[in-house]
Amino acid sequence: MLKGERLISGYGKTQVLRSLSFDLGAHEILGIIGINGMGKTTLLKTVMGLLPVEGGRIVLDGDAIEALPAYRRSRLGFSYTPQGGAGFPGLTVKENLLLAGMMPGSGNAKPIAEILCLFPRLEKLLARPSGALSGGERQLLALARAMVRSPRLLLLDELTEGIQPSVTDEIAECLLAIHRSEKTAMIIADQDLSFLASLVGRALVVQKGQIVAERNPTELLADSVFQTD
Ligand SMILES: Nc1ncnc2c1ncn2[C@@H]1O[C@H](COP(=O)(O)OP(=O)(O)OP(=O)(O)O)[C@@H](O)[C@H]1O
Repeated sequence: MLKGERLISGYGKTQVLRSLSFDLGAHEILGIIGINGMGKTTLLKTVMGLLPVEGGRIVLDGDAIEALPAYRRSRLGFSYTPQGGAGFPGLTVKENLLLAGMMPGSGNAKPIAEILCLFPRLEKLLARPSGALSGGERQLLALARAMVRSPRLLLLDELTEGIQPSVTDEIAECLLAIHRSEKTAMIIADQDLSFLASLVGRALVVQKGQIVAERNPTELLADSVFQTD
């Protein structure tokens, strides 16, 4: 479905991705692992179109899309959930969900009732300002906002950072439920290897802006190199 071919990208003169290549199958959940600063976030932002491609190609179903700006990729069904989640802290959970459905290119936004089936925990929190949510609840809201637009590709950055294990399990269950019901493809960068092992068929190891290895779930569980705690 999606290929990155010899991607070069970064921040001005700072080159981070150095001829990085990957491929993502239709409906695949792919993990991205690597120690801090190796380029995981940079890869997700480059795929989303938030950083310019300086070299190489991004190919979606045979079409080169690396020149498309982020809003065009969003219309193609790409959705990026940044580290720490996003949203408007002064607005309630319900308002944040409604707003996600009003974004340009949202197409047929899912009704809130449908979103709550995927994220039942948010039901009791609808009236709460999102700035008053816990870290885990905020991540669930960020995912829920992304799902309003029924994306075909979710790009998820460090969803579990600073989240307690029970909530991490809940996030993993939500992602599996989404995958079962909507077949959404996902690229998930995360340092929690058990979380990833419960979701992905394989994970790519990023080192100094390149893919240097691949791990299956069993290998992920045995690997301690990329754990931060
Ligand atoms: N806005 C920026 N300007 C310049 N350099 C940056 C910028 N953002 C990140 N970098 C650098 O790019 C490199 C890769 O960063 P990136 O955030 O992609 O790594 P990461 O693998 O996601 O790390 P982490 O696990 O800590 O989130 C790092 O050396 C980082 O310092």
